[in-house]
Amino acid sequence: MLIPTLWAAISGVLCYGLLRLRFLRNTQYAHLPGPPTSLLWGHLKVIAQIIWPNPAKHFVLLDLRPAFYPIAVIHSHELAEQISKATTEFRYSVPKAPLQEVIGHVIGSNSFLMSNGEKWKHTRKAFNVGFAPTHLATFIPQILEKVQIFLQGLDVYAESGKEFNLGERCTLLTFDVIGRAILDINLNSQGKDSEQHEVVRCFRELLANLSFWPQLEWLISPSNYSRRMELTNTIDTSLRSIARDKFDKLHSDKSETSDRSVLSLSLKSIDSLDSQAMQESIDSIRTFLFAGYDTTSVVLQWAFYELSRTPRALTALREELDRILGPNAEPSAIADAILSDVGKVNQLSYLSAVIKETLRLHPPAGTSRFVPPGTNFRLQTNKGPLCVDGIILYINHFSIQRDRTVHGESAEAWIPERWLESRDESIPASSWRPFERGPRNCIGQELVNLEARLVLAMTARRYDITKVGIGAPVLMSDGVANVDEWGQYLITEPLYDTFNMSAKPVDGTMVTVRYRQQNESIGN
Ligand code: HEM
Repeated sequence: MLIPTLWAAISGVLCYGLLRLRFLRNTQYAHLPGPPTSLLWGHLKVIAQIIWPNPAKHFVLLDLRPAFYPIAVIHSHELAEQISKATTEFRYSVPKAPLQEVIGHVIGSNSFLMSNGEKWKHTRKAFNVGFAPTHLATFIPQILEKVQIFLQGLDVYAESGKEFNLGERCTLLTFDVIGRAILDINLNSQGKDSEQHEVVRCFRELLANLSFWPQLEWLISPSNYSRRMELTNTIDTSLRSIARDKFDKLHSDKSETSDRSVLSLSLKSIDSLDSQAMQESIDSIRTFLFAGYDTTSVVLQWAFYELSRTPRALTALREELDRILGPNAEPSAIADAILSDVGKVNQLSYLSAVIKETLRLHPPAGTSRFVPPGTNFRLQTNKGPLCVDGIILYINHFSIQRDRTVHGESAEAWIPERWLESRDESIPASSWRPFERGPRNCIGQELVNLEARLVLAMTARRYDITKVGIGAPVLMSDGVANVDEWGQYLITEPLYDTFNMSAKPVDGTMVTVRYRQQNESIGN
């Protein structure tokens, strides 16, 4: 009797399981466009094809259950705009996806990068003022100092002629700039390893060894787990003492502080630095370090690379710099020209176009949002409204910004001129979204723009940079390189991105530099 009953029970559970699986795979999201799904694997086996841009499909569902939530990959700027703007259902745009498990151990559980609703609004408001362009402009002298240290590093390679990892130099520079703007301290990232601030050393080690399964790391790799805990504790202790120090100075009657850092401005509005306020401050700083250092470095690397293989653009940029900052291209002369009138930085329209085009073709980040089940939120598509409840919406900047219906035949080419005044009117604003749009857009975008402008203004006339290895120009027997139809040197094989929290050139951008040879390029 027992055995037949057991069999009946097992068969019942199996039948229920099968029906449930069929519902989840074939019925629940049948109204959403996606490739054929496997009953067992969902779309796990076809992720790569789906994430890759597909101009014919603006919205593609990826069923990753049970490994993860179902994800819709958004390839259309019109759909992306519906997700990122404020609506009556979602005052601050569609909420952030629950990725706490993936990056929470790096940025902290109170990070406003992940939070939603009024909690997010409160923190964002406290930091907005520190990232306003007029406030950031007051950091120009400190940023220029850091750029000059960057140039000293490049000078060493210009003199030795050795190949080096440009990405590494850019990343250390961006750490230094964040240290100045966010904390008003010298992180000394570009100094010798032993002289770097411990926050830099620990943060870099933490990011270099990120675990795929942070929740299970204690089980899978106990030694990595305990090292991660050690690093996180050291970072926390260090940031805690920085925050405490700043708070005490700000709130002591006696001392007048000249500290204008983003952190100090946010601490001004706090009466008591209790444990909750302290943890929120620390998590915010960790968030700025995480969100800012790598992304900005990637933009610099790609801008240097694209300029190095587009002689027309490099000449145009150099002419603009001569015209607006004066013909003397010595770093100290450029710094003096900028400091005597910081408004000149905003007059560099070709340089702006270089940065904008770099961010279009090589966006380092993206965004994932989540529509809570039961909300009945619908995306308006050309096939009618689609309910996307319970689904993560991944806005794919890479494919959106290479949309052929917007940029035509030149969508895959790097052409800064498309952003010059007379030409960019036909480009819909929502098709360029490297910093995302709407209330949850990137708080650090003005810092990125300022830093990238200062770095490129100081370097573009000083060096000729040549890519080596992947993405190097093809040299003919006479040492000359030919250009393609878009005016870019033909290359051995395309330089491509790898992904580790952000998209970045796969080889760290290996290059050689030499001091600029007047009137000479590989092409003539
Ligand atoms: C090229 C450089 C950068 C790019 C491409 C970039 C891109 C983005 C994107 C796409 C978002 C929106 C994410 C989402 O909606 O989920 C974002 C948010 C954010 N970014 Fe950036 N970012 C850059 C640099 C920075 C810098 C330098 C900082 C600060 C030092 C920063 C701090 C943040 C923060 C705190 C948020 C969350 C804002 C909020 O939710 O209110 N980012 N960034």
